[in-house]
Amino acid sequence: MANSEGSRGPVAQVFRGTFIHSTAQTALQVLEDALLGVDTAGKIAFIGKGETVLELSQKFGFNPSEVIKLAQHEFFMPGMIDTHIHASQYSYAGTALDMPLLQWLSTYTFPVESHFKDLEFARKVYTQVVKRTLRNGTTTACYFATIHTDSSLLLGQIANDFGQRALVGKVCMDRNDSVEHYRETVQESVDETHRFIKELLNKKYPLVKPVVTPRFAPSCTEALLKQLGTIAKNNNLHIQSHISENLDELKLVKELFPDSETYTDVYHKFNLLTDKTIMAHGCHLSDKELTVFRETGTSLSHCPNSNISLCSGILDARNVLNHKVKLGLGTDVAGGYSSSILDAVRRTLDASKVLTIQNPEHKNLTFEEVFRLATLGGSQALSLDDKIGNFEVGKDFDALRINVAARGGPIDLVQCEAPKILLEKFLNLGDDRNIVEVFVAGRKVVPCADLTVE
Ligand SMILES: Nc1nc2[nH]cnc2c(=O)[nH]1
Ligand SMILES: [Zn+2]
Repeated sequence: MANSEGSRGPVAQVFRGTFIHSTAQTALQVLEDALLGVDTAGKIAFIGKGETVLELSQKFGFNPSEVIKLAQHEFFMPGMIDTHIHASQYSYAGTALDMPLLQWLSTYTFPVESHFKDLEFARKVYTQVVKRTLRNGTTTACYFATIHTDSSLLLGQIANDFGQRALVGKVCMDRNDSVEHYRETVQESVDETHRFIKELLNKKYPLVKPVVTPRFAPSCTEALLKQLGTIAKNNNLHIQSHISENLDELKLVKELFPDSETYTDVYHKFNLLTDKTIMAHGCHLSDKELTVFRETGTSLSHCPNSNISLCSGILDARNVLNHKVKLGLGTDVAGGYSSSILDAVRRTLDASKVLTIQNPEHKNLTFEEVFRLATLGGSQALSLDDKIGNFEVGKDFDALRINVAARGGPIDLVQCEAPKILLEKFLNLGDDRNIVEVFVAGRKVVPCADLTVE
C-alpha cells in the first residue's frame, strides 16, 4: 500500500473501502479496506490501511466519524480519460456511419461543423457533450472543437463550469475542396490560433488548457503545419491530430506530400511530434513509424468504435505497447457512435480478440490491461500522469465511485464477489447507473444539481 507522505493542505474528505487502480508495474492493483484522504486542494493527501484510521486521523487532523464508508459492491476507480473526442460532432453521434472516412467528412462532418459559427447552437451541443461525458465517467477529455475561435472558447468555459478536466482544440484547416466555406486561410488560422490560446489561458481555468489542433495532414498546407509546429513549441503546448486512419487517406497524403517518406514524416518535419502530441488512430502505421513515435514521445489514441464504424482498420494495440508508445483510449465521437469510454474498453477488447481470431499467435489484451489504458494509459498519453491516472499521493483525486449492484442498474449479483470480479463485471456490463459519483480534483461533479442533459 502506498505510504502517507505528501499532504499539502488540510484534509477535506476521507473515504474508506476498496480502491482499484493501475500502476506502472501492475495493470491492476486492488487496495482493500483502504483509507484515502483528499486535501482542500483536491489532491490525494494520504492512502493507508483502514485499520489505522485512528493513527491517520491524528496525523492528518480529521474526525474518524466523518469518514465516508463505501457499501458492499462499491469501489473507487480512477476517472476515465477520453484522449480523442470531437465535441462538435456530438449532435449526430449514433447516425451517419454508412461511408468511409473521406466521404464521411465531406458529406456529414464539415457541413455540421460549419454551424458552430452560431454561438447558441455551439452552447447547446457543447453543454450536452460535457454533461453526458461526465455522467459516463469521463473526468478528462481531449476535445476537438471547430475552426471557430469564439465557440471553441465557449467549450472551454462550459467544461470549466461543469468541472471537467479538458484539453480544448480550435481546429485548424486551410485546405478543404469539398465544403469550401468550412476552411480558413493560413493567416486566419494562425492568427485565430494565437487568439484562442491567449484568451483561453487568460481565463486561468485550473483544469482547462488549449491544444494546438491541425485537423490532419490532408486539411492543412505545409505552410500551416509549419506555423502550428512553431506556435506549439514557443508556447510549450499540447498538439493533437489524426494519423493513418484509413487507406484512402494514406494515398491522399502521399499525393499531397510527395516529399515525405511516410505520413509520420509529414508531421515530424514540422515539429508536430513531441512528448505532448496525441495522434488519433494510427491503424496503418508501420513499425518504423511507431519507432518515431517512441523516440519523440508522441502518443496514440486508440478509437476502436470509430475504426470499426467507418471501416477504417484495426489498430494492433499489442504491437503499439510492444513498441513502448504511449497509448490511451478515445471515443472519437461521432466517427465512434458512443460517448462512453466504457464502450471504448469493450471495443478495444473486441478488436484485440479479432486479431487473435485472425492470427492465433497474437496475444490479445486482457481486461486488466485495457482498464489501465482507460485510466493511467490515458493520463500518460496526455502527459498528465504527474497529476492524474491513478491513486497516488500528491495526484488530483479524479475518481469514480462505482456501485456494481446499483438499484435499477444493469448488473445482477448473486453473491458477494471479489473486487477484481466486480471490476470485470462493471467494465463488461456496467453503465452510467453504476457510476454513482464522479470526482474531478476532489470536487463532486456527478451527481450535480444541473446535470440532466437537456
Ligand atoms: N475520425 C475522424 N477522422 C478525421 N480525420 C480528419 N478529421 C477527422 C474527424 O473529424 N474524424
Ligand atoms: Zn477524430
